Amino acid sequence: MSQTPQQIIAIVPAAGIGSRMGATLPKQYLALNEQTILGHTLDCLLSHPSIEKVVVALSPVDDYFAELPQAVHPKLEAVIGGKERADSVLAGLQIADAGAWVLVHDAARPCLTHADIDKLIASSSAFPQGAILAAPVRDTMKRTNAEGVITATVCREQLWHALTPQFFPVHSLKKNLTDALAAGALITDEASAMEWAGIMPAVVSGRADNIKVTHPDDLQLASLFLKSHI
Ligand SMILES: Nc1ccn([C@@H]2O[C@H](COP(=O)(O)OP(=O)(O)OP(=O)(O)O)[C@@H](O)[C@H]2O)c(=O)n1
Ligand SMILES: C[C@](O)(CO)[C@H](O)COP(=O)(O)O
Repeated sequence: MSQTPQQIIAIVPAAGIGSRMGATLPKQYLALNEQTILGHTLDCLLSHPSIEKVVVALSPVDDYFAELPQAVHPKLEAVIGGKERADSVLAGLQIADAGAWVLVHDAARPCLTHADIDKLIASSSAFPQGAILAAPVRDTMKRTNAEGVITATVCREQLWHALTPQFFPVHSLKKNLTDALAAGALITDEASAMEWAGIMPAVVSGRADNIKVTHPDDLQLASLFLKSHI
């Protein structure tokens, strides 16, 4: 059984505008339990002993990051993100060591725990192609037509919510993400770029409270989840 990677970095795509949140500032800078959403996310990654560097991808017009206390952390480096999330991740990969492994984690997921990071890192010995945190679907799943009328019940066996972090060798993710985007593939997470290349990652069951703050009512949920971690 191979060892877990010696060199691990994190990339945090944080260049979005949070349009679905409908706030007056990018959602990653909204207040959450005396911090910002991004501040919580960065604190979790910067404090993990196995993560040697955290690369955050920012909007070219970001006016907020420099004010964060985390901005001066010695393990933190900032790059300019891109038009889509995948472009921002690729911007981070440009400064990553090819021999490292990378944990890509959404800025908008502030409830991540070290225990889940440990589980994902440990999975690399069994899954050298890479793996993602995921949560099993609990509800009956429906597909509808454009009018909102049910057209099918989707089998939920082996059906998962893809979460982040998503954990891959830098060289493999960088090549496959570059090629997938160049081919015009729709890439909404790192795993889909690997799948596009025929490399099928594994899932590692993670906490269901590792939510992505997307809509306004997610903020109170994230607050409650973070308080439950203390
Ligand atoms: N061009 C982009 C778009 C998104 N992201 C980041 O990708 C993560 C997940 O994306 P999402 O939740 O969709 O964030 P937004 O794109 O900001 O939200 P929305 O789609 O509602 O505008 C977020 O941390 C976001 O900042 C990014 O780095 N670069
Ligand atoms: C990466 C991700 O969080 C996995 O569920 C999700 O794909 C991000 O999608 P978004 O549309 O950029 O929020």
